[in-house]
Amino acid sequence: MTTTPRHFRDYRGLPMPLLDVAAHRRIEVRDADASLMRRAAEAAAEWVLASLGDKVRGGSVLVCAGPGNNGGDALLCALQLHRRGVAVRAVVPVRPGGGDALAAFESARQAGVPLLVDLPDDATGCAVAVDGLFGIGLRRPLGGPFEALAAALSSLRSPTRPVLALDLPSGLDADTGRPVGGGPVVAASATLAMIALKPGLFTGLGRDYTGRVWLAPLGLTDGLPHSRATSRSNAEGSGDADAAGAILNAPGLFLPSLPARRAAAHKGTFGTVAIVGGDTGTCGATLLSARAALSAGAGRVHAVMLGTGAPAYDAPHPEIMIRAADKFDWDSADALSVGAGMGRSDSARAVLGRAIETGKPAVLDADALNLLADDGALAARAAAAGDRFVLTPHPGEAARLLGTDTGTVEANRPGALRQLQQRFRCTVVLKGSGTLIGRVGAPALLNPTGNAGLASGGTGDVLGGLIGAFLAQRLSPGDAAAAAVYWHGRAAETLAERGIGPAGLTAGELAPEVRGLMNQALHERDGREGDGPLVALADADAAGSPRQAPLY
Ligand SMILES: NC(=O)C1=CN([C@@H]2O[C@H](COP(=O)(O)OP(=O)(O)OC[C@H]3O[C@@H](n4cnc5c(N)ncnc54)[C@H](OP(=O)(O)O)[C@@H]3O)[C@@H](O)[C@H]2O)[C@@H](O)CC1
Ligand SMILES: [K+]
Repeated sequence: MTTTPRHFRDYRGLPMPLLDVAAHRRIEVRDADASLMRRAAEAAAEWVLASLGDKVRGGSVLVCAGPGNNGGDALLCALQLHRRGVAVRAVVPVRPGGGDALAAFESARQAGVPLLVDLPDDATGCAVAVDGLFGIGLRRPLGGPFEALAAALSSLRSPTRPVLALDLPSGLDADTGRPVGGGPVVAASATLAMIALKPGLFTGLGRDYTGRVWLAPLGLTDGLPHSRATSRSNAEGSGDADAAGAILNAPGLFLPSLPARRAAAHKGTFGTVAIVGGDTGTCGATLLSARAALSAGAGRVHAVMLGTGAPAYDAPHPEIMIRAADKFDWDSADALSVGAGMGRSDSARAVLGRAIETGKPAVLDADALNLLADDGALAARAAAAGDRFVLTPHPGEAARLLGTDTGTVEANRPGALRQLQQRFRCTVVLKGSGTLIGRVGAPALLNPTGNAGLASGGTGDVLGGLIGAFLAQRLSPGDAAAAAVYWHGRAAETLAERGIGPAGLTAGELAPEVRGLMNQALHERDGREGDGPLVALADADAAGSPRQAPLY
């Protein structure tokens, strides 16, 4: 289905609030009545009907319903489809215990919806399947008949037979994006989130199970994206009580901060960034990062090398000024990106200490993070240096910084982000599927862009260079991180759309793509260079049409 159904909101590219289970429960206490389940079911039925298209009469629908309100949504959806003449059957292994879910079960039964206890033998004959086993109320791993149904629903998913998950794929933790209790999760083709988007749909393993995510606000949340203003006021505690725990990262949040490319600009306007690393044998990482910084619009880029063996200049990009760390004039840089290819030697430790002392905005990445993890005194100096840093750990580096293991970080990514921010009091980018960006004084961002093409060597160095370039352009650490992470992921997507990835996407290909995306966004914001008024000249061309020419 490519068009947006009537009751749904197409939120893609917008900074939407992400509500955790506790926030959903607060809304439920405040606003829920039986009509809410009916509206949820209406939205689901609308999705199914749009998906069936011209198969509405011939195709059958299989709905799987659990014992709670997620199952209630599914049963009312089945009832609505039944009333519209669709051949629908509902598998209900356990009769709902009470409340709205039991009322939904009774309504479906009385209306004559075929209700089955087990999956029918001809399940593969359905045109669309609906996963209404569990939503935000799942507390233990799927077991017994639900485990078997989850497996069956996952195997029904095919390019021609969509499986729609109601609210979220059953088995997924709505807050963390992890399987509840390590149990099975339904692999859906699409997920229809009710009321609000949930963080678990976009982080952890969530994106592997959700398929495309749709949103039905059900008239409860306005469904409106967060503006920069509301996201800041909520962080200060004056916003709505149901303010988002996190917000979906989107250009509207950071684009206003990017400097305009005015005709009178000079290279100083866009800042100087120093990419610091380059131990002997690992200068490539530093150059990769420096090239990314160039592509992201920094006015000047230094590559500062600690070791020996660096080339005198970077042949494809002689614009990059390569410097030895012991001779580098730190005052010449507006921002730093420290860590790419830096190693963990004593001189690397000393250079990191010097970078912290400069007082410049800085990305601390890769080996800089490992040095912080190894050296408590250095970490304390970084934490005391204020909020001008951006830390960019992947889950392994985050685990080392927190003195735990990667599994623990991945089991609760938002929790790990909070701990890192409490310790370092600065912007933290926790990389991974659904990168999280913890900002200072503003809600965390969850990044929706990116794909498996980013799982290759050097992509982190590119990200570090991009953030450094945006810091040099005077973006705040939070905005610099948001811009870099968003376009880094979006570049992987647009490259993959052209067949350049996800398999075989190389890190170096990301930077020119980011440049294209950024310029497109700037053109949309500011107009294209040369878009100024055309002045009609008095003379006419040979055909007698007035000729137009630009003023300059
Ligand atoms: N929030 C809202 O305002 C709105 C919510 N809506 C919908 O409701 C959904 C939330 O409904 P929900 O709270 O009833 O939870 P749900 O996910 O159906 O499961 C709970 C039931 O399952 C049971 N159970 C749990 N684990 C189990 C297991 N492993 N194996 C077996 N049983 C297990 C649990 O029993 P218990 O744990 O208490 O023993 C309880 O009976 C939400 O996702 C959305 O779809 C919409 O209608 C719109 C408005
Ligand atoms: K579900």
